[in-house]
Amino acid sequence: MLPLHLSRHFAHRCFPRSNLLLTSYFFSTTSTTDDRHESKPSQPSPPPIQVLLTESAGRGVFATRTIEPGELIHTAKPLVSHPSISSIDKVCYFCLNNTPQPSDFQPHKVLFCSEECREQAKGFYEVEKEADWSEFVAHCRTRGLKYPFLAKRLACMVISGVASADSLDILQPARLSPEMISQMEEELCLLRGALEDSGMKGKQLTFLNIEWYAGVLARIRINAFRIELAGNTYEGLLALAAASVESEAAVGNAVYMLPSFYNHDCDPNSHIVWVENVEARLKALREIEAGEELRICYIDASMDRDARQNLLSNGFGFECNCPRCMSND
Ligand SMILES: C[S@@+](CC[C@H](N)C(=O)[O-])C[C@H]1O[C@@H](n2cnc3c(N)ncnc32)[C@H](O)[C@@H]1O
Repeated sequence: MLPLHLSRHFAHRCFPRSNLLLTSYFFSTTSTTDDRHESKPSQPSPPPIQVLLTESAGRGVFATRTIEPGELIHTAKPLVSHPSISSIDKVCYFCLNNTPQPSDFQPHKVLFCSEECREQAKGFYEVEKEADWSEFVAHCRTRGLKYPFLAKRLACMVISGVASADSLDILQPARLSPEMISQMEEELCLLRGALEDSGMKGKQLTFLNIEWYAGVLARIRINAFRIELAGNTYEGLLALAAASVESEAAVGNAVYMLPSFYNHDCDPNSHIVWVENVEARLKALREIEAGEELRICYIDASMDRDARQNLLSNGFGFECNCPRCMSND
């Protein structure tokens, strides 16, 4: 499939600033040179990818050079993330790293794995900790909803000024049914109520209306990743394996910028992994030629064709026409 050139309109919408800024702001770069030569600090090289229009799947990510099997293509920090409810008392509230509880840990408190994370979390936590979230949490918990927590965190980031209200607008939204929107109205009412009761002024909450909330949720539905940590030590792996037997394996959910542009394939050439925290690592599963599109698998690829098609259609709203599906595998 040949990438199409971006139209001027599209380029303006997607890349309001230069590609250089996109590279440095939206994802961490990786270096293929040896960083261990301390005498000569090496500049990280830009990731070997670019975002272009595909013929039939919107935007996609394409290789700008040959990528080796197993190569770390790039890493990415989330735009917004949140621990799963079952992991709140086990992982860092900012980076989702598994974090032991201190001896004086109290229920309803949150954990931070380092001073750095505590400092970075101020961007939302200063706002969040002033409000009583019990009704909002109970509402989401009883309905098994996880994405409203991402919207809540983004709202707190917007209020404290570390994120702009339109920060997810660039991502593809899901189509929402009227039933979904009325469910969202209930959540929004609880979210706004908690913030208003904490003393937030109407002016600070002007952005927080149903258009904003539904727009954010529509983008989260298509673009959020469920985060399962792989662990980087043998002991860590055992602890994670035990945790996944005992409870939900996902430590949380997150939305990223660049990883959101990767399209799906049931036999992907790349994948996304999380080692010890929410930082995403995009890796090549096999050799990828320059100009080839990089695709990840959104679902469990071991399912049969019909099950995969159903899941992709219901969850992401598209009919998969990857080579594996086309060959009825
Ligand atoms: C996470 S986004 C991927 C980036 C998206 N193409 C864009 O322009 O932002 C997922 C959406 O991309 C499209 N997509 C991804 N993989 C596809 C595929 N194999 N076939 C058709 N559409 C696909 C679908 O519209 C899907 O809902």
